[in-house]
Amino acid sequence: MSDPILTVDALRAGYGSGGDIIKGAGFSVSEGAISTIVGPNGAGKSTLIKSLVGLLTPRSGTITLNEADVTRLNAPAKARAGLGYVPQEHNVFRNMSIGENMTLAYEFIAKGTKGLKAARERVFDIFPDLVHREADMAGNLSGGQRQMLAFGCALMPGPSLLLLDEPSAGLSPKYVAEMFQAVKSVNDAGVSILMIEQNVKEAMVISETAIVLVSGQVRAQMPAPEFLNHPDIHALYMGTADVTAPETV
Ligand SMILES: Nc1ncnc2c1ncn2[C@@H]1O[C@H](COP(=O)(O)OP(=O)(O)OP(=O)(O)O)[C@@H](O)[C@H]1O
Repeated sequence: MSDPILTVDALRAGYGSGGDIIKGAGFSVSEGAISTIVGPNGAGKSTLIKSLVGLLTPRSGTITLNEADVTRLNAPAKARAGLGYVPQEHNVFRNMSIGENMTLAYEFIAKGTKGLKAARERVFDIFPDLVHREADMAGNLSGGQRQMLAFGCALMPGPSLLLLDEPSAGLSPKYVAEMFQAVKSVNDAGVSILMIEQNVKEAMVISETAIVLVSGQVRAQMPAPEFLNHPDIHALYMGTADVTAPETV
């Protein structure tokens, strides 16, 4: 098993003056792996991702990325440290072309155009379908193609770890398989992945690791096949199975 690219320890986070939503979460993501966070509605999955990418400042705990403490960095600084993020919604500018979306994504993080050409080539290698549509408006793409563009934009600055918040949300079933294939292509290109997914079984097929989040805490971390073959997967998912402590894989 590879070294962790991301280690989260005793993380607490919440909104404004409200109580903690993330209540001491701890887990790790292996370098080169696809890891998937699952858990019931309201468990805090999106809040966890927001606190990892710097949209929400953690109240305590630590986030270590590539052996550096990034806990208190803001979102652009975390992106420069190698963390890419694809939000669930509003993840491309629909009134801009594919090429313009990619350039903007690069320039926002890299602060300039040096390296832009190489970044575009790297992304087009992963998503060849986007090459000939570069001038097309993002708003005219299918849901699946738009999701690929969102991945492509997040890849422009060259992240080492990509965080995806429910990439299959809102996609019609015929595009879901295509989207998971796109996640796999990104991973095959050497980018580690941490995603939230409600399409649990499909996500586990391409994942190495399952991370079960319930009530703001990680109840289990285990190899994806073990999760899929668990005799009471529903209880495991809901956090009521007999798993006493996270099992680090
Ligand atoms: N901006 C916000 N301000 C205050 N509370 C929020 C905010 N966003 C989410 N919450 C609360 O945080 C809790 C966890 O929500 P979150 O969206 O992180 O869970 P989730 O596991 O991603 O849920 P789902 O699977 O339904 O998307 C919920 O009680 C929610 O109401």
